[in-house]
Amino acid sequence: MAAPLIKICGINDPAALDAVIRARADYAGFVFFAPSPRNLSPATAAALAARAQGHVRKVGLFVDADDAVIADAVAAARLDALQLHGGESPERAAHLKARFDLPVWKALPVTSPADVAQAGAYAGAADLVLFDAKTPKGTLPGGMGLSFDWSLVAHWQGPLAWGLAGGLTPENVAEAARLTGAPLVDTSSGVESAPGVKDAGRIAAFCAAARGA
Ligand SMILES: O=C(O)c1ccccc1N[C@@H]1O[C@H](COP(=O)(O)O)[C@@H](O)[C@H]1O
Repeated sequence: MAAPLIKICGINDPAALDAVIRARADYAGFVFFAPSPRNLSPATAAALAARAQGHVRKVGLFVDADDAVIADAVAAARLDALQLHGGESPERAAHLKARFDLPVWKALPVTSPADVAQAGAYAGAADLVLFDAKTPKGTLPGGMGLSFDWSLVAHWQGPLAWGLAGGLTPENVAEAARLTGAPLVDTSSGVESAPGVKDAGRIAAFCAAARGA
């Protein structure tokens, strides 16, 4: 089985970005969502994007953001993909894909087979679905270090590409990748020493474990 692509999300300072580049992750995620401890301004994103250019692809994470917020982030950070982590409909995903001419990733919270089946509705509208844990009401819709029952998405065969997120860590990512066959794995809090503070050693360990090294 091929090693999964790796996204490290919530990059908000140069040291974390350098750790992601050193670990040869495929994607660095920038969070544009004010309630998140990983939120960053378009100006900070622009500086990080310049440092990332040519080394790692940049994914902007948004939660039910309006077009103007996304436009500012796309322009500042020269994003390579948009990750929609709220309640965005297939129509909204298709609109953003067309407007920004960028691949769109749609996160879906999973607790049941019916949640997984929702992915089909995004075929053509999004490029990738990211299966993630459902978080408690009143908390962030992601980035909480919560995982879900991986058997629900094991070797998922659907009409679009997919990835696995939610509570992935250096300690469990190899098992998650083996059980699910996920083509992409995504982590944020699992490679932190505190909310919003990335740990270079854990980023390196996550990437090595995901690749089966
Ligand atoms: O990271 C955040 O702060 C965040 C905020 C709002 C929505 C999603 C967020 N992060 C994404 O959530 C998943 C799972 O994160 P974790 O590994 O369980 O911490 C991942 O895709 C993050 O990119």
